[in-house]
Amino acid sequence: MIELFDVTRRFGDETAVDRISLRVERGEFCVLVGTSGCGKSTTLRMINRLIEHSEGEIHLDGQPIRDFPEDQLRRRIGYAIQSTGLFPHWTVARNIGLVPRLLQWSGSRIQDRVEALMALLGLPPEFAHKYPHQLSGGQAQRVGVARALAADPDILLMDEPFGALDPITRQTLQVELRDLQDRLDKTIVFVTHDMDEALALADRLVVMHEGRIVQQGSPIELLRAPADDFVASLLGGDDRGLKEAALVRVGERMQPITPKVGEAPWVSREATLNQALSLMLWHQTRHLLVVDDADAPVGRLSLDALLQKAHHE
Ligand SMILES: Nc1ncnc2c1ncn2[C@@H]1O[C@H](COP(=O)(O)OP(=O)(O)OP(=O)(O)O)[C@@H](O)[C@H]1O
Repeated sequence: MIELFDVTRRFGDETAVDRISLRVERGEFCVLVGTSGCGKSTTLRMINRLIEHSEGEIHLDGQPIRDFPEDQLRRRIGYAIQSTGLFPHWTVARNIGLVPRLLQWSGSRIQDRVEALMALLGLPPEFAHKYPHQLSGGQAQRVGVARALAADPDILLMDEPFGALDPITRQTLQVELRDLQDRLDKTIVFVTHDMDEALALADRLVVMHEGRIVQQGSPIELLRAPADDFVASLLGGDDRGLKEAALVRVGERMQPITPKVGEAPWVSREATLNQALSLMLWHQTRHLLVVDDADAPVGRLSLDALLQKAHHE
């Protein structure tokens, strides 16, 4: 668990972070969003002490972070950033093994760990001997995430780790990260400018403005009841209805009746409500056939059900 109590950071006369309080539970995915310069990266870096806080307290599992020896913080907190920060003259394997080496693990243990992480992140084994410049942006980002996970930290701090990637690779990595977090039960604090990414990943969404936290809660809570016009517009303004629909699966809203086979058009049970709405618009229909992974019909989704349910969950 990470707790910030009235934390402030000043740079000279400027207050970059202004008395923020935040609690991230173990296993929670917390996403910080806000306009440029509002203090997101500074907040993240204060948690692993890359930046010291000026005032207030930051605790890990109830203990002030200032009490932790540096190697313990390194082991417990992984850090991944947009530019990946990979060392250009080191191979992929050496880059991933950085923190375990600093922690003086044995050579064979480091090698096993590197191999396991490369498999976990879908990096082919032969990549171990490549150098960062021989990788695509998406592959380098995976190496950056693997390196952050290397010492099996319980906390991951991620600052725009998928920035500068094309939307398809980005979405793939988002799904993989969410899946990884579900399987490995990491506590994640993640900074992004991309609101769709934030809404898709967050258990807790934290909106910052001018160094302060203006609202926090689940994505649905914030979409439905933004604290003010700033939060509403940051979350998508009039697009909030579609953004909320993007968080709900067709399978949760369909009527599980046995539909007539051959009824078309169809939508996957795993698709989101905004995708279903898009298909209805595209095909100019008020009804979709819902199919499972094997394309077998399992239900029906009507426009009326979609509209009512989306707003009265
Ligand atoms: N090392 C530093 N020295 C002086 N000022 C700094 C330093 N680091 C950050 N700042 C200032 O603190 C404020 C918050 O910066 P921070 O990087 O935390 O914002 P951010 O929300 O992450 O921004 P962005 O989304 O653009 O990355 C900014 O006004 C920035 O100029």
